[in-house]
Amino acid sequence: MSMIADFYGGKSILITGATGFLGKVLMEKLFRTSPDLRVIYILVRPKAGQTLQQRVFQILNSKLFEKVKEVCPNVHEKIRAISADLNQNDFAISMQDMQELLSYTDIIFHCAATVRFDDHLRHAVQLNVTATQQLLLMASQMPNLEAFIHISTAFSNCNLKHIDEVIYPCPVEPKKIIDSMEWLDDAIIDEITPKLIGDRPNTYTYTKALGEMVVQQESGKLNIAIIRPSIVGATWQEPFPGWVDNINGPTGLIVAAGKGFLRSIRATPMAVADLIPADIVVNLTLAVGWYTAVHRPKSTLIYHCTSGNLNPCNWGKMGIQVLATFEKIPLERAFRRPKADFTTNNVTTQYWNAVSHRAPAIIYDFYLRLTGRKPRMTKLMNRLLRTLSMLEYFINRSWEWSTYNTEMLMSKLSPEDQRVFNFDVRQLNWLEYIENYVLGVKKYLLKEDMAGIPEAKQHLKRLRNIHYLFNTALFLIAWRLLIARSQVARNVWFFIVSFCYKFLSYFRASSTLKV
Ligand SMILES: CCCCCCCCCCCCCCCCCCCCCCCCCC(=O)SCCNC(=O)CCNC(=O)[C@H](O)C(C)(C)COP(=O)(O)OP(=O)(O)OC[C@H]1O[C@@H](n2cnc3c(N)ncnc32)[C@H](O)[C@@H]1OP(=O)(O)O
Ligand SMILES: NC(=O)C1=CN([C@@H]2O[C@H](COP(=O)(O)OP(=O)(O)OC[C@H]3O[C@@H](n4cnc5c(N)ncnc54)[C@H](OP(=O)(O)O)[C@@H]3O)[C@@H](O)[C@H]2O)C=CC1
Repeated sequence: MSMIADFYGGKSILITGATGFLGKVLMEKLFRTSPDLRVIYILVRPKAGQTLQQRVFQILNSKLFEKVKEVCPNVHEKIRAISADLNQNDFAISMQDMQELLSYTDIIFHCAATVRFDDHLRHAVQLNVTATQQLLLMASQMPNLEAFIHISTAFSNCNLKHIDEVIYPCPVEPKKIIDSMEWLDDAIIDEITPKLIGDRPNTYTYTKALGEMVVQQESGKLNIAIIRPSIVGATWQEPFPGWVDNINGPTGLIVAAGKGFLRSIRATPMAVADLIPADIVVNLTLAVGWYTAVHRPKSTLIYHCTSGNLNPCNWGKMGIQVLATFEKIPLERAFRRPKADFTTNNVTTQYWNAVSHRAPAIIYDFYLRLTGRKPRMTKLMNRLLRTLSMLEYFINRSWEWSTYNTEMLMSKLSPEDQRVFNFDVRQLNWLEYIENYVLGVKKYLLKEDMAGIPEAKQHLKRLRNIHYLFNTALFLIAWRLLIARSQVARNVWFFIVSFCYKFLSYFRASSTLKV
């Protein structure tokens, strides 16, 4: 019997960010392993024209939840969506809902955040810092609360090379930042943002670091733990391999490479690619929830959920495996054949961006215009290049994260819990994982049918022929222009032609002699 699964039985659990990538995998695992839990409260906002109920319905009816329905047929009754917006005061939760949350919640998993790298500082502070502070305040009024688990990121201190499982202070107190966001106008915030974030690359990592400080400062008598995952990728094993449903992090680049938009990337092939599958993060999170509630550590423990120090893989190896998988399982209707090179300096990056990204987009848009359609490729390419420039920071550096607490926790689990809530990244085979990841992107994110693979391969063959034809035509045009302008080129051309003529004449003569 799993002690962890048993622990969550009968519990009322509050999850923020349950509609996000990680939140959904967390919810799925909880329902599957502890179907007898009392209720999961989720804080949801209406979005994209959908009501709360429609959003929950869509999640529960997705492929991800297929196994849950077998073990927990009444899952619809066990999920309670509460209308909330973390940007609002008291999260805009009704009095009645707030009362219910305060009275019943046993465990909180705080996953909600803005993960956009370039979010305006005011918004990033609101969601990643102020909302965390408000949630802690709520938590302190919950008489039954056993544990508060805060999901941060391993990159909250990415300005350091070696990162321990401790909270590093930021130069300006979070409270001062929160206060200043209330009265400073946008123009001033824009001006001071680079100074505040200092040597961090974006507002996301900065506000996640502030969020951790808030957790430390406001923890009071609460039982708190912080989890820091690195780059969360598709699921490794559970509920099935390769599940992913958004384009954040590497996923967007995998799509762009498979569709043939991404042809070169400024990255360091030997830099450690600290990817961590979503199900490993979720297993660790649930184990931490159990440990924090049952063993009540004296201080707030921080757990690094990273792969680099236990089972390292580098970007070069990953890129090769992504491309190798596209050979076997191509994406449909690719723009160009998947092929991406790593560039290592500014000059080659600019050159390949112009030749492999911008020029084909301009040519294609020209073709769309000629055929009476709306051009769109240049816009898409500009967006891709912007995204690449934001990710570059993370694919040209390596970090070391210590994992003492994570390893300590692993040693505390029973063999059964180590199996059911496996977060031992050493068991992961990267090549197999990447192949399943790419397959998952095709099936679950892009919703492409596997029956379409032969047609996709045919399409790639056609693209290859077009590519050869285009290159030959380009060469001939360039040569023709050169001949028209240069005596040397003309001489070379006549030499080649006369050489070929003599060669052919010789063969004709020798074959006539034989007869
Ligand atoms: C030698 C071998 C050769 C081999 C060659 C190899 C190559 C081969 C292949 C390569 C493979 C391997 C190497 C790869 C390296 C990976 C590096 C990863 C590093 C990650 C580090 C992460 C570290 C930190 C981890 C963390 O701790 S946190 C998590 C990470 N956080 C992020 O990853 C957010 C990033 N993104 C943004 O920050 C914003 O996206 C921004 C970028 C500002 C754009 O922003 P913008 O241009 O405004 O575009 P959007 O508006 O955002 O979106 C535009 C459109 O996409 C839509 N759309 C946006 N979202 C989503 C969503 N979810 N789901 C669905 N759709 C979405 C949206 O609807 C809109 O569609 P539309 O409405 O136009 O139809
Ligand atoms: N993905 C990754 O690579 C990594 C993620 N993390 C951390 O893990 C956590 C989860 O990330 P992930 O699942 O990838 O992110 P997602 O962007 O997929 O999910 C974010 C969640 O937060 C919710 N949310 C955002 N704004 C609000 C708001 N104003 N009110 C209510 N809810 C809101 C979103 O709701 P809605 O659906 O309505 O938008 C969504 O459920 C975050 O804390 C992130 O920092 C850490 C390391 C890596």
